[in-house]
Amino acid sequence: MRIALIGYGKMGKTIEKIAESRGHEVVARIDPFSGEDFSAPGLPTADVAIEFTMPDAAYNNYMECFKHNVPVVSGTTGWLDKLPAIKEKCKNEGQTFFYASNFSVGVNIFFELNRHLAKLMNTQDSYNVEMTEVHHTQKLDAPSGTAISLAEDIIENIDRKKKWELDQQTSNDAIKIKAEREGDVPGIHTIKYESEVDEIIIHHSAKTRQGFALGAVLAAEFAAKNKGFLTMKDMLKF
Ligand SMILES: NC(=O)C1=CN([C@@H]2O[C@H](COP(=O)(O)OP(=O)(O)OC[C@H]3O[C@@H](n4cnc5c(N)ncnc54)[C@H](O)[C@@H]3O)[C@@H](O)[C@H]2O)C=CC1
Ligand SMILES: O=C(O)C1=N[C@H](C(=O)O)C[C@H](O)C1
Repeated sequence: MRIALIGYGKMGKTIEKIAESRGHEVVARIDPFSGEDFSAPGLPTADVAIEFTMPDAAYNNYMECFKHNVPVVSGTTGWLDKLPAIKEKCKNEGQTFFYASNFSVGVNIFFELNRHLAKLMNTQDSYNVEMTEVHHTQKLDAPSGTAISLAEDIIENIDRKKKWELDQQTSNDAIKIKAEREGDVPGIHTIKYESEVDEIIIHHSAKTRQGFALGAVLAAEFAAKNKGFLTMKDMLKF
């Protein structure tokens, strides 16, 4: 498979190694720091583009790929206000777009555990729930995209929770998400339910960025063979 990388930072470089080890060819590395822009000759010839850049750049990058009808796999967080427009382009213009706030298979198993625990907690009013996410100090967005996905799944399954708040809980219907920035931490997410008598904690800790990168390459292989708006649920068949 011919892959265009959009964003050649920590994730782009890790993805390149894994993609090549799986027999794929990287035909473009589009990044202000790599010297290639959207005029790169490899982009229109790519089977798929993998985009990991930054919140403000992501949507425009997708549009540049769609000009060439190149399917896009993106893990960039912090731009989801524009998600409806992307879904529309998949539906009406035949584009392909695979998005995950977290491509790690382990985190997607954790998402399932979170949903199941939230369903059990729906009738257990004595428990409050809060979350902590820890990431490296270069991270631009807070809370993490993964923490937002986890909170949205709790809100969908626990009637007494209606919203999340960053670093505070101002009302009983809110979930506090504490965001900590520390060293080069790849990503830690902890969910704690607490009552007067006990605590239940579930926790996922990424040891390296390899899990995110492998998931993104698997998603690229899936996006090259499937059309429309795609998610990890489609790929992992949970
Ligand atoms: N969904 C997931 O599984 C994961 C998502 N992420 C997200 O991916 C994004 C990138 O993460 P990292 O690689 O760690 O960041 P990074 O800062 O190491 O790399 C980002 C790269 O994007 C480049 N860039 C900025 N604007 C650009 C543009 N318009 N076109 C092309 N390249 C551009 C930068 O020069 C930089 O090299 C973040 O939003 C992060 O939250 C990170 C890890 C996993
Ligand atoms: O910026 C990161 O590094 C990460 N971002 C994603 C997020 O915001 O959830 C995924 C992972 O936690 C690493």
